[in-house]
Amino acid sequence: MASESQNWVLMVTARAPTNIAVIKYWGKRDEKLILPVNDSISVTLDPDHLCTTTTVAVSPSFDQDRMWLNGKEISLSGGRFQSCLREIRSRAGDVEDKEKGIKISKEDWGKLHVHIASYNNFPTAAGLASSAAGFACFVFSLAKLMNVNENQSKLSAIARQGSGSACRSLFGGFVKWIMGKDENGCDSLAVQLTDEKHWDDLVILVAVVSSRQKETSSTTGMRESIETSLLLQHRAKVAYTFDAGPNAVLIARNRKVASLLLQRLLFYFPPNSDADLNSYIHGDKSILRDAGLEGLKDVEALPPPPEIKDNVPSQKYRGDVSYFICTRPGRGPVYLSDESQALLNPETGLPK
Ligand SMILES: Nc1ncnc2c1ncn2[C@@H]1O[C@H](COP(=O)(O)OP(=O)(O)OP(=O)(O)O)[C@@H](O)[C@H]1O
Ligand SMILES: C[C@@](O)(CCOP(=O)(O)OP(=O)(O)O)CC(=O)O
Repeated sequence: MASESQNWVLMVTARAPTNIAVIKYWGKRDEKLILPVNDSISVTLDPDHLCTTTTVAVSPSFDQDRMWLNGKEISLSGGRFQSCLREIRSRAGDVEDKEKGIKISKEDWGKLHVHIASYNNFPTAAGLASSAAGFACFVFSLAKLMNVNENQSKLSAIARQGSGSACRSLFGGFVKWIMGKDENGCDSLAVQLTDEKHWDDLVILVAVVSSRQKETSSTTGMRESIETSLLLQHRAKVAYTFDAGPNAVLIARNRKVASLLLQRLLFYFPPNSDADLNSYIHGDKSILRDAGLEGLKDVEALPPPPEIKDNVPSQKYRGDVSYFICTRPGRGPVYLSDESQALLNPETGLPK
């Protein structure tokens, strides 16, 4: 490690998207390597609305690997974090920052420790794919810091070992996770089917009923399905989908359909009277305008959907949905070069 002082800190910050599967991954054939029993296909969601930001740092002054998630220190000792760290470290390359006078050779990485700070701008472990964005960002940012020379699909196979669905968050647009056949998992990886521009007026509406931490994690849920369900291999999915939580995801083929859908959703699930419409709809609020909804007054004035016959009373479920997220297909992970977006202090390598 050629550098006079021990005080330098080298950092990388990245942002990665979540994804919502339309053909779900549910069930593993290998729990440790996280190998699925089927291929799956997902849409990457616009990171401007839902994303993870992660800063990774290395310094000779760090005496152990440490991580902070949403501002709280968490343990990195779990097998999933360790697998990703090991896989990335084993592929680390030489790194040189001439400006800072830092030179790290690939052999040095085994002795150096990292600090990682990550922030999800949406609820964690609530069924909104935080593990997908989280592990994709973890692997993507570490790969850059350690100058790992692998393509995005190869990185996806590493992120997969953090959380299965994370492999699909290495790409934007429409993504397939190929289950693969190999016992060691090297062919179980994600590929991009088409980018986010392919179907750019697709609208994805998430009805967040609860952002509380789920009682059953996806890992446990799919293990139970594998052990008990005879129907698992016959399942199908259509244009609405639930992940492993109570939050419904509705997919509209274009903005016109989305605005009609939003009118109906808001008719049946109006916000509490003390809420304001702006905080009830997160993400892309322009659909509100398309739907002719500028304020709560307009929501209250919505007529019953025309397809409801006059004599059927239309019950409302005020306050049952906490909020809606309106989003669209989005791009894959990116590096953030602006140091002001880093979550770690560039001098100390500790959370800002
Ligand atoms: N930003 C992050 N960086 C690294 N790991 C994260 C991050 N966010 C979440 N995780 C990991 O993912 C776990 C949550 O995963 P879990 O599958 O239970 O919920 P989810 O991904 O939000 O929901 P689902 O998979 O059903 O959509 C956390 O306990 C943590 O280990
Ligand atoms: C319902 C799902 O979102 C399940 C995602 O499960 P995870 O990827 O969170 O599970 P682990 O691999 O055990 O971490 C379906 C999907 O994303 O395909």
